[in-house]
Amino acid sequence: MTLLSVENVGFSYRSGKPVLEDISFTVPRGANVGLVGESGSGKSTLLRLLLGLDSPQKGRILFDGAPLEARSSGYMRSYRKRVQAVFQDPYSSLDPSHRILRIITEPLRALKIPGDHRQMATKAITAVGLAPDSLERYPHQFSGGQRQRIAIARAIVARPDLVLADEAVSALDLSTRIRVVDLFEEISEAMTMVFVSHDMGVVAALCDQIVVLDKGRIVEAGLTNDILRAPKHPYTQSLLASIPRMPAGS
Ligand SMILES: Nc1ncnc2c1ncn2[C@@H]1O[C@H](COP(=O)(O)OP(=O)(O)OP(=O)(O)O)[C@@H](O)[C@H]1O
Repeated sequence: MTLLSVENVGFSYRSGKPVLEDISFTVPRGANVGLVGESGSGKSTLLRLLLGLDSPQKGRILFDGAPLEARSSGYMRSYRKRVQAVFQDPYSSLDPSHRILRIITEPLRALKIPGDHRQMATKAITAVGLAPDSLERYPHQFSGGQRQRIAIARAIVARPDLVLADEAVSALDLSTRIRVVDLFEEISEAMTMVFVSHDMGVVAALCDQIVVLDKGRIVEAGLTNDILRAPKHPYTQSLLASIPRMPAGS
């Protein structure tokens, strides 16, 4: 069943030329879809539309069969309960003056989700491989990779239907990145994810489907295995050629 459907979407920022043109793809429930493309290809803009931060001027986005009504505050309230995001920078996205417990339970309060928030936070922090006593500590007491784990715990604590990840491992060093990719792989088995990255290697490792963007258009889309085996578009071929080889044993 389709959870997210992007239909002929076009978008331009106020003054400029189109940044996205005729974008169509679907995200089946339970799938991991990677949006990949070089800097400036329109990935972040597309993610903004998926988050409801902007609305497309052309086409439409359907979530669970109904149009995403970015301008309706009532709709967005319920949409935010079902969709969470993880961003690139684990340093700026965590408030340094708050304990991890407060950071992770923030979506539960914002969304007025009832229940034992501490227990839910304990479950989420354990799911990302950190000890429950981490909840009593502050962001500066953790490494970059651990902070990104905390950001992931915050994204999954409200059990969203969809997680949108924007360059969520790009800022991490190689070995930390591999561990966080492994973590995403584990948690993504239980949910639907759209994973935005310029790094084809990361997307190939995590996603069962790939959508390749170039200058605001989809140049190739399909199952990861098919694209890896026989990339059709020269742009995809060059992205694949740019995957760095992982050092042995890392
Ligand atoms: N707020 C904005 N106003 C005007 N133009 C913008 C704005 N944000 C992005 N753009 C332009 O839209 C195009 C797509 O940018 P976008 O950030 O979506 O690409 P991207 O693939 O996510 O790149 P990166 O990986 O560098 O973030 C670029 O040409 C960019 O200059």
